[in-house]
Amino acid sequence: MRLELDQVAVGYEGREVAGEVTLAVEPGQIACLLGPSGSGKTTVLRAIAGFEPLLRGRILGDGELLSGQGRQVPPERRGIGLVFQDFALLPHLSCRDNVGFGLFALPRAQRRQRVDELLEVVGLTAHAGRYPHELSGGMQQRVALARALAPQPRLLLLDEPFSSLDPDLREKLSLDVRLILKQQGSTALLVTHSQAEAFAMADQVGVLSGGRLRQWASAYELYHRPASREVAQFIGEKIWLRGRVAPDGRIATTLALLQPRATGFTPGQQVDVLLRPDDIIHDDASPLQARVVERTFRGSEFLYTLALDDGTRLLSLVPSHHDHAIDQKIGIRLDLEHVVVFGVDEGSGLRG
Ligand SMILES: Nc1ncnc2c1ncn2[C@@H]1O[C@H](COP(=O)(O)OP(=O)(O)OP(=O)(O)O)[C@@H](O)[C@H]1O
Repeated sequence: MRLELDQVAVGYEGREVAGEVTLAVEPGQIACLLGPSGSGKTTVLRAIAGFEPLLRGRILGDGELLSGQGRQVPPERRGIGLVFQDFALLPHLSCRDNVGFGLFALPRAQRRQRVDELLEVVGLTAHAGRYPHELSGGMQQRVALARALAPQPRLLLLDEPFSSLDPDLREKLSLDVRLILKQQGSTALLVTHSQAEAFAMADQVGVLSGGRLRQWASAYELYHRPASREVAQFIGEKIWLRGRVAPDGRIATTLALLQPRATGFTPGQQVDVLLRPDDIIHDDASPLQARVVERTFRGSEFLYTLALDDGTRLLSLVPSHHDHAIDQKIGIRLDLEHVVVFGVDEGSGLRG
């Protein structure tokens, strides 16, 4: 299904919780709404499912009006499947019967075939006869996914589907689920507050905060080209480096005169430059030295927090065979192909 939200506003008892939400999810695409708790993600998802009427705007599925302009197609007639955080499996039914639950309209043989197919897709054929309490959390969530996919929904909505699972399982399952959805050619919209989950799962991510969609883009774009300071603040590890625009458009910082020229700023203007840990490269040969203040071992890498002599803090991601102690000085250089710059006084961002 091609899902389209056009200037959607939704809320409770007339109080707007989310507004001006405009986005499109293309058929076969996996999209995600990412935002902090209370930002309105679930409310938007409920509106798409047909549980909440709109205050304004329209929701369309394959060009057909589902909500808005006085029309409200009931949830069961939207062809939308749902997967929630708490699995919501029927405890007295086996894994097989849970998956087949929504298929009562199919003839018996066809129903059996579809259930077998899906159990295989989610890797639970061997557990078909088990009951939910006999399955791990990850397995239960895979049953819930199979159940939602069984009637071949035109769109699948997933609300924090992995949040009750432990972090290792979460990461593995989000990759598995992505693979399954891609295999099935499903169109899906996921809601989460976890950036790792959004980035692992989705082709397209929308950052929602305060009930507004701040940016709708690929994970790569969000990370490297955040549309506003707010999005930049929410996405990824970073530090801000204060700078001043030089007469030729370059940016003078305590670290270096940054080569990329930022357009749209006036000489002399104060700006903040967004630096990611992967922009700061450890290089023994570099004359620029920084002191290790903190270090986090991540297996293949260290994330070092570094301090320059003037107190400026930096983050640097370094392969973990470069094992440096706290207070040790190490050489660094900047590797900036592009920089994201925001004026100090306003929220606008420009790329050099
Ligand atoms: N049934 C309801 N009646 C009234 N207000 C509600 C209802 N459900 C949610 N809200 C309010 O709407 C706002 C957005 O809630 P929503 O659940 O959509 O956010 P969310 O981003 O999904 O957050 P979370 O990740 O915590 O679920 C919150 O202020 C919440 O208190």
